[in-house]
Amino acid sequence: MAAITVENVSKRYGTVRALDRVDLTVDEGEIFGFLGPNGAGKSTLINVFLDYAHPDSGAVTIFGHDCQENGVDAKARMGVLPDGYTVYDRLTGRQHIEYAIEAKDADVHPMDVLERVGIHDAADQTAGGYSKGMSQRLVLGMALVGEPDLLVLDEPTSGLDPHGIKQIRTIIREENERGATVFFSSHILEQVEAVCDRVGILYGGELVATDTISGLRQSIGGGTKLQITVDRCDAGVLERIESLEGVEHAWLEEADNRVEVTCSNDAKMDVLVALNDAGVDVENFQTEEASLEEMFVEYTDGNR
Ligand SMILES: Nc1ncnc2c1ncn2[C@@H]1O[C@H](COP(=O)(O)OP(=O)(O)OP(=O)(O)O)[C@@H](O)[C@H]1O
Repeated sequence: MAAITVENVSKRYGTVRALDRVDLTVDEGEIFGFLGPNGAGKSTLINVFLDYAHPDSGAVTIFGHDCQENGVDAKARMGVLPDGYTVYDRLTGRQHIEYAIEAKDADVHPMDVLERVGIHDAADQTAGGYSKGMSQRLVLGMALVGEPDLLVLDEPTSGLDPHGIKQIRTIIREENERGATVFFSSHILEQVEAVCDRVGILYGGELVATDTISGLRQSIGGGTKLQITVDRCDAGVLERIESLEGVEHAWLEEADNRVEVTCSNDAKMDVLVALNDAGVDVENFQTEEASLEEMFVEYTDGNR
């Protein structure tokens, strides 16, 4: 069963189109990265999951339950770290977790949860004195209580230091290993790349791409760049390479005697074979993959 289905969802705020006919399915057990620049509409979609925002058209289901028609069941198996989370200034960290345990009727020790999110030392301090990162860890801890089947994390690393970011990654992987589906939004590409099975790129309210990271690399063309130092090369050889399936462009950096080729991952070997067949000696060979950052720019910079 799909963990999340989003069907043709649109949402406007006045003249702003926050979501524009978004279609998306996230399968059970996936770690799905929801990427987009500031203002793309990421939080709006998460707000629709939570029924904090009502779509103008379309529907969203969580494990088959309609988020607007049956929000209680839709949210029952969900743990959420929302964008505009709040903590209760006068309650301690431990009391927050105890509250979540009671609300979800869960069987876990509050200190184990606080330790997992790295704020056990501050368990008995009131949350009013917590830093932004500590508050965020606390709300994440509350989301983890009760082993939710779906974890929805809106920019979970935004207030965290590098150590905290690493901890979040570990938690995401652990949660996924115990069977949870994870949906997390971010504009920080490398974090998404580090843990996600699939990503969706949202831009101006539109879902402009959904794929695995390697699939996205391939679909923008030049997914892989080869740099091949050769003993010699001429226009005929370059033409031959460019005629290969999966090759986008081949050119010679004359000063370094280096052939550069943008191609799909599958075409790499064919390029080397073609050089060999043309009697060209390969002296050195390097592969450079398009970074997610480059892909992101490609998809969100007006090229689509
Ligand atoms: N309650 C609201 N009232 C009016 N406009 C809103 C509201 N919520 C969101 N918007 C607008 O909708 C658009 C999408 O906002 P949203 O917060 O969903 O983007 P986001 O991708 O989560 O951005 P960020 O990464 O900055 O959090 C923005 O133009 C925003 O100003």
